[in-house]
Amino acid sequence: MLKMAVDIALLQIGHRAEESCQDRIERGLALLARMERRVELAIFPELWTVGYFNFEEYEHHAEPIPGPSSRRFSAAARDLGIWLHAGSIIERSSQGLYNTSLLFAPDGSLRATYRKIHLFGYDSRESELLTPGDGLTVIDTPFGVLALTTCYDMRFPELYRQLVQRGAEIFLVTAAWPYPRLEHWLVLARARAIENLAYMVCCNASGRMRDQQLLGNSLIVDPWGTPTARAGEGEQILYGALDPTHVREVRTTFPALRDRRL
Ligand SMILES: NC(=O)CCC(=O)C(=O)O
Repeated sequence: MLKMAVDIALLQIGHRAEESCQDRIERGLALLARMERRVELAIFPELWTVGYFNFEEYEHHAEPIPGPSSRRFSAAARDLGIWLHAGSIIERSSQGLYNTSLLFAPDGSLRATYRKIHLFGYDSRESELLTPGDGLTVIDTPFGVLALTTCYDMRFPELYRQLVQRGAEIFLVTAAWPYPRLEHWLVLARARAIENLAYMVCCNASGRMRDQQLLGNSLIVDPWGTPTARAGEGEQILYGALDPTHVREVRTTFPALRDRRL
């Protein structure tokens, strides 16, 4: 039976240059543990522990899964009894380094991973240093079918359409999106929601990293394309709610997905 309302939190962590990766993890998890509202699902930004634009640090902080960070996130999910999208980490595997997102169930088990498919090469060394993923991640949960995507993926509508064909109803997007592309971020989040009649839950990072200013503005967009919650630019926890039955209602009353010509 699908839940009617799910309270969620987007942890828009601010990057601080003086903070170590380990201290950032502990600070982020302390914020999570001390949240003023009880939520069932929380999500962190892309590569928030190492810092997306800290390309020189990728190799040093790469780790296998399971590894030290994933074990720490698993314990946090279990202690709080929540679904936890821990953002992404640099995963070390025998095939190379990946930008890999991790989703934990409330018992602490790792329920899904997603290796970012579209690596960013503009003002970024990500595509030079990492290997692109080649698998789609769709997970059945008590609040509907979730799909994981990462930041730059938002520019590739065909990925989202493939995820919808596999049942996706709620997209969890972890991101490290900088200025000056605020309008792209906002419009793409709404476009992916509208064309797929699905929720977009987009958690961005904030703060300054090297010469890049992250733009925050994490947001939740409902399946009609209406933003229901939006953060400012700085560090904050954005609270919101999802109504999983709303996706099914909108897809029934406005059945555009039925008219696809594949
Ligand atoms: N972390 C990223 O993938 C950045 C994507 C981005 O900034 C864009 O404009 O696209």
